Amino acid sequence: MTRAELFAQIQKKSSFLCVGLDPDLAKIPARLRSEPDPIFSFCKAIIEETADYAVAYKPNIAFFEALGSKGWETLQKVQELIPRDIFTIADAKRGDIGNTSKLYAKAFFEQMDFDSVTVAPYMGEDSVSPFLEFADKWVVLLALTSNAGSLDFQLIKDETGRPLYQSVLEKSQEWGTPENLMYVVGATRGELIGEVRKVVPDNFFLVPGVGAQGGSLADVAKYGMNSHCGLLVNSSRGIIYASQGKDFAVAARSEAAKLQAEMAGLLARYL
Ligand SMILES: O=C(O)c1cc(=O)[nH]c(=O)n1[C@@H]1O[C@H](COP(=O)(O)O)[C@@H](O)[C@H]1O
Repeated sequence: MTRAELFAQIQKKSSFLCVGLDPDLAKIPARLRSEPDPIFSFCKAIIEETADYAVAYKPNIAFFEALGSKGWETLQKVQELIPRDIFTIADAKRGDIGNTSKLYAKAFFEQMDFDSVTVAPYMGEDSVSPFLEFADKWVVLLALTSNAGSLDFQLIKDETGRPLYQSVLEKSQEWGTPENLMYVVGATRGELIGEVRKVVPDNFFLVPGVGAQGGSLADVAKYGMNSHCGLLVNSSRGIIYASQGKDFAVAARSEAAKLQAEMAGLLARYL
């Protein structure tokens, strides 16, 4: 998918919502567990109920690969089920020496047909570039993550006072363009989203951390939105486990609708 197509979708739906698919067998409604592929049934119901409000879906690969080869089959079926005009993110946090990264890219872009994959920047250019060689496919590069451990490395300053995440942003601008490179910027780092935006004015951000992790959607939009929105805000547990009862899919729809309504207001205000 191109950036123009993604922006068109955002405008059409008045939404920059990414629904995170983190399906945990222990948390899905009990009645689904007797189905032949409970995780698929769960994701299918969530996608059907939230597709009106979502511009992206982000299956977290861990929740599928933990189930072994069957989990990979389920992941592929889920990817194929997502409507083609909705952006897809394989949240796999890959990155390795070049020839290995190339095969990771083939797995997610050719074997499966995801629009993007999350990639860790730690191993540098040759670990990221192979993912950028596929037309209309994207790298979503970890920059400033939402977790407590982000403090361990990402905010360490160099001798000029520049934090590591900023070096990642600046260096990676040499590898990709706003047409194929997004950054993960956690919603829990509200005060820093504006700093990230100053360094990379045009790139999209994937912003996890609203909902269960407590980040503020209003702050994300205030500090992070640019002239083509530039934001995909993810919520996983806050949507997919809005209810663990029979009404789980309807409850997910209602949570997604609430977020979309707030997003419509923010788009009207800042775009
Ligand atoms: O790359 C990610 O998606 C990611 C980066 C990050 O900094 N923080 C983060 O929570 N995530 C992912 O985003 C999702 C957040 O889930 P919830 O906290 O349930 O909304 C999970 O799939 C995480 O793995």
